Amino acid sequence: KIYNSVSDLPGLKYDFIIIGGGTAGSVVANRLTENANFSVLVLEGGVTNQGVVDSEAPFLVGEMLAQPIWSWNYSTTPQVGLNGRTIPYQRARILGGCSAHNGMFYTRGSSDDFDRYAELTNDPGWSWDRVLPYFFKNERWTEPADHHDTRGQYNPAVHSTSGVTSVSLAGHRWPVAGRVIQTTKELPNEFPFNLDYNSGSPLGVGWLQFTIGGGERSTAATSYLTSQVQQRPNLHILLDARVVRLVANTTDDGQVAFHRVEFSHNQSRTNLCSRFRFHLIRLFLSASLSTATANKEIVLSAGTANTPHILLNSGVGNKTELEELGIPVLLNLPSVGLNVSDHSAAIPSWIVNATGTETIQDVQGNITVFNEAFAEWNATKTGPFTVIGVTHVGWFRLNLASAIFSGFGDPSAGPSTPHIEMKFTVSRWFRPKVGHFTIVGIPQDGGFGSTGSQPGNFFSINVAVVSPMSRGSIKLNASDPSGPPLIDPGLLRSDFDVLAMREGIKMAKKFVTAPVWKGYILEETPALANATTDAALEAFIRNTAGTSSHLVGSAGMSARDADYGVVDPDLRLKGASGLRIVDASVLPIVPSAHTQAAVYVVAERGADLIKAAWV
Ligand SMILES: Cc1cc2nc3c(=O)[nH]c(=O)nc-3n(C[C@H](O)[C@H](O)[C@H](O)COP(=O)(O)OP(=O)(O)OC[C@H]3O[C@@H](n4cnc5c(N)ncnc54)[C@H](O)[C@@H]3O)c2cc1C
Repeated sequence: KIYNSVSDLPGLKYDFIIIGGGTAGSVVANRLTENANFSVLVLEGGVTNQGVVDSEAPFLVGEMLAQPIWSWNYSTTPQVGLNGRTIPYQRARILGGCSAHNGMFYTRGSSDDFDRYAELTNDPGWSWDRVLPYFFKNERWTEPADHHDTRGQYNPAVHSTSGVTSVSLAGHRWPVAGRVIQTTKELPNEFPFNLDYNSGSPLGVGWLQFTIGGGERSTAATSYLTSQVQQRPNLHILLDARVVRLVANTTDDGQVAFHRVEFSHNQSRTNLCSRFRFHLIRLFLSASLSTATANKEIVLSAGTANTPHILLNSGVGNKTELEELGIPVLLNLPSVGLNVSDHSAAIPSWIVNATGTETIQDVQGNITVFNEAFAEWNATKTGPFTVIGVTHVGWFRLNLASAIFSGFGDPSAGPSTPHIEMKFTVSRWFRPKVGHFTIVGIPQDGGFGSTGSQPGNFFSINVAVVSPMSRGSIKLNASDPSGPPLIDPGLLRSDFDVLAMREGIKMAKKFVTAPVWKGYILEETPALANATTDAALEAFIRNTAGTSSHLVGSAGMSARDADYGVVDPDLRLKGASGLRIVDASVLPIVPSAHTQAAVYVVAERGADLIKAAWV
């Protein structure tokens, strides 16, 4: 059941309490309540996903991201690698979490990525071969909305039709798709075709796969928390319930045992705006918080930004720093909030000679076309509203003999792992309509791709560094520890990432030199055209790059005996009992892919680990 009021909850004692009904939390809620003997309470800080058309219609992702009511409205700290710029950092505040507002790319990463997790955790259970069944448990491959012939566009052998979250190829074809594929034939050495980048060997250019089914976005909430699942008597979900901290006992043998959570309800938007107020709240007002008790375990699934925020506010983190903030220390775990990684992205764009409805601008810029497309989607779930403006994705390795590796080494997970990702887009990325937001969910502080407000039709290649060297952190704001976390994704902090990005943009420029682009690509947008030297290209990158919103690692997994890390390979908080972390924060290094598929795997395996512990 979904509850909107804490007073309507039948009780506040459950076997399991899941903090965050997001991408991972929804999976764990579903899987644990398959056992009728387990009672589960989900405390979700956000609102319902019911009837949110901007989430349901893939084409409206930009509108979804532009609305503050579905977001925690976070920003980064000033980013050294971005010439000191601060940029918005999207985190969803809605049932289904970021899966309800993300770009819907379905990308698993390379087999090396997971084999490296297995090595880092000393647990073969995280290796590619062992997690593949969990990809299959999550994925339900479906026909695209237009039921086109998909032969030659994916490999059925590496997909599952019996999972939960719908995955499909695009249900509407942007004409530029033919040119992208033709480029793989005209420049096959640099840009080979890959039938299916989700096989564990992603290198090359492939048809993009999306978490979309029947023309609608498939989220963790729409797939794992269906109305049928919500009817399970052992599952209760409370919305607008913001967990403030975890409470623990210290057992006779000195172990910290978590068993309760404190949360505010219907006041998550309240800003605890000063440190003074924070201490007042800690000292005098905790009585106004509600408390729920977990008989078995608490599962923390609040995402990479909010999971460490809750841990730190509970006294789990670097002892010295917590003491400086006046937070009583429960557990000295210095790795909390450290070692986060993300994918920086920059976007070269070209003005193109397009006619008809070939680009996003053609649909958005013409109210009649826009309304017709929306009406078509409402009536039959077909047409441009079933897709976003990206047709293909390409993954590439840089030449290891290149000078850019000297002094750095290779940060990628192995030979099947890309350094660079390219997303081929029928648009100028920047959308004037929604201010600083972009079409596939990458919020920026304006001028992303530096096409400014120039009118016209565009083709863009979003270039991301997917094996980054840079690392960042999530910390508490010293003047307001319970306020928004200090999010430092460390974008382009390492010079390696800047050099890799520079190479990636040069590769993108090469891509559009294939004969098939002749007569279609008219010219580079001015900012790109002006970047004629390496130094100017670096300035273009630092002035315009942003994030892919793939933050991971703030509660990273490590081997049981490692003296760093936050959780063990079974996702249990190190040095404590009663608490597991199941979300993107446990991935110790960002995979060379968009992160939701990896999060689904963490959640499916995490749920199995929890169930196995309580049989
Ligand atoms: C704009 C954007 C675009 C992206 N595009 C893609 C893409 O195209 N493909 C892809 O694979 N990945 C994409 N990602 C990344 C991917 O969506 C995330 O990595 C993944 O969904 C994270 O899952 P999670 O469970 O860790 O966190 P979330 O899904 O964020 O879930 C956390 C949940 O916890 C709740 N919560 C937080 N704090 C509290 C609290 N104190 N109390 C109670 N509840 C709380 C939140 O409201 C949320 O529902 C994108 C991300 C963003 C933000």
